[in-house]
Amino acid sequence: MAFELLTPGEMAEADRLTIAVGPVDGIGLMRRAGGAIADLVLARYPGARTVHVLCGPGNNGGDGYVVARLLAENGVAVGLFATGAPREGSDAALAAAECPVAAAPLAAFAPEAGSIVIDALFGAGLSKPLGSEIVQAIARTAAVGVPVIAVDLPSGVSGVSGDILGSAFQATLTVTFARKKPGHLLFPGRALCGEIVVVDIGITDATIAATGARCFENDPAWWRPHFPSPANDAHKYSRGHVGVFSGGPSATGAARLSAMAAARAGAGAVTVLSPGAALAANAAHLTSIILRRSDTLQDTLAFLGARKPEVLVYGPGLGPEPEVGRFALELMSVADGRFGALVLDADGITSLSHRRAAFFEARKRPNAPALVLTPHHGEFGRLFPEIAADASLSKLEQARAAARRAHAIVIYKGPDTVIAAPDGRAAVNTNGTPLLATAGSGDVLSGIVAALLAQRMPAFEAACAAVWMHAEAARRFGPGLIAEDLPLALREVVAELGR
Ligand SMILES: NC(=O)C1=CN([C@@H]2O[C@H](COP(=O)(O)OP(=O)(O)OC[C@H]3O[C@@H](n4cnc5c(N)ncnc54)[C@H](OP(=O)(O)O)[C@@H]3O)[C@@H](O)[C@H]2O)[C@@H](O)CC1
Ligand SMILES: Nc1ncnc2c1ncn2[C@@H]1O[C@H](COP(=O)(O)OP(=O)(O)O)[C@@H](O)[C@H]1O
Ligand SMILES: [K+]
Repeated sequence: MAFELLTPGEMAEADRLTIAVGPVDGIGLMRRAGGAIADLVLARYPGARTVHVLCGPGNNGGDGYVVARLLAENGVAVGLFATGAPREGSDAALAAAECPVAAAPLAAFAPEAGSIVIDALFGAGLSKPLGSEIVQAIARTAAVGVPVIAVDLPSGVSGVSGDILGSAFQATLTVTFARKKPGHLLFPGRALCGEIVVVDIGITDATIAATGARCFENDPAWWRPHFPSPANDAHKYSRGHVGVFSGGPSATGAARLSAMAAARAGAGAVTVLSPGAALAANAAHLTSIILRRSDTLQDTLAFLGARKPEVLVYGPGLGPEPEVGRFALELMSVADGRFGALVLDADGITSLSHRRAAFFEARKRPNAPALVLTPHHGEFGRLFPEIAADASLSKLEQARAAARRAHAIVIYKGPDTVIAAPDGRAAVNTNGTPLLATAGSGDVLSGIVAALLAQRMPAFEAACAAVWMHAEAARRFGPGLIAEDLPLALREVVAELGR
């Protein structure tokens, strides 16, 4: 599977293992990397008047010297600019020695219309904010607006977090090696990469596996084998039953969005658990969805005993009051096999921020239900303030830390939604669309997650699938999308996945 994301540390390990096994050595890998980039440049920019290659002091610069040599050998007019000579004895120094083009100082670099820029300043080794000489080179490039081809990463983008260290190139094309890195997929780095091409430089799948990488780009290819489809002898309850808690009379829509999404995502039965005061409002809008009164924990226990739902959704439209959090804790404490999993969303998360210690304690109990948390940025910060405040952690690492802390699957939502499991697995979603930035779309996501869990999809895979399906449905519906459209738009996506 080629969906692993390698941190720069894991990539360096893959590099080391590959060289240790042989036959290729460090300079051999560098020649392959530079060769792949030169081929792409020649194929994509056959009419480029001049190619300006900018080389840094490390191996990223080494790749640049290889590109410069190969382009010059192919008759391209190459201008080479370097921040300084590579370290003596390094692979980059070998590559520089093989390059027939003389390097000028970076200060002399002046991009011109019709040229293209190869950014080989920093890649995986970026360790501090860019200096002013490089910031100025980036500004000069942006001012002229020439295409930039980034080697491995646009210089200035952290491969670990996607953060910008001072400034960064806006690349047209980013060419990376073996696998993508988290910084290619996490914002703001993702927006600076342009098109991303991954080239094979001979690092094998077994070597990638040996690095222990546990992060993935979210893709149906690796969770589709777990995607549920109903057995021929299924009945509605065996397909999976989801219960969704509704808010009061003026806040019932969120639960219905979640419930409709659960039904469209394949739950055989969905029940909305409504306060008595909101029964009339819910009844006026529900047809195939079952409606049941639930004002107290006793009412809920009676429902659990009688109807044995697999999964409960708690949060959409409930309000942020502390008693909402108290009820969430009670639900977890009475679970004990009465239901399998809880999806905590929206106000279910916010309300628990008043009872964080009790919540984390409850999560340690052996009979606690499986839990999926679906916070957006604000909700994440309320439930996990220390993790959110730790600027040394990327969004990916924050989601993983939260998953470990809460013994839960965490879906940390946003343009680059991260899904993390307590065992360290994590995925970054890449089919998101700003069309999803519409009120109620998060409620729909909670229903999809619940439906897949209710159909016995393993929790991490279910969360990844739900996030992908949610975005895919939005893309297919297109502009004009409102949350009400999403459940029906799921139909086509479910049909294709279930085939
Ligand atoms: N792994 C593989 O399989 C393969 C890897 N390959 C290539 O190697 C690249 C990684 O190489 P790399 O480790 O040498 O790091 P790189 O990005 O060149 O930077 C390190 C140098 O920059 C310096 N430096 C850092 N930040 C700075 C700043 N802000 N301002 C100024 N200086 C700064 C840093 O200094 P230091 O932190 O040591 O003080 C060090 O001198 C990778 O991206 C890919 O292109 C390919 O050849 C194919 C095989
Ligand atoms: N710019 C964006 N690109 C991709 N996905 C987005 C973007 N903005 C929001 N989303 C997605 O839309 C959903 C919004 O959820 P949420 O903020 O909980 O909304 P609500 O509370 O209105 O239901 C999440 O799944 C989030 O990942
Ligand atoms: K670069």
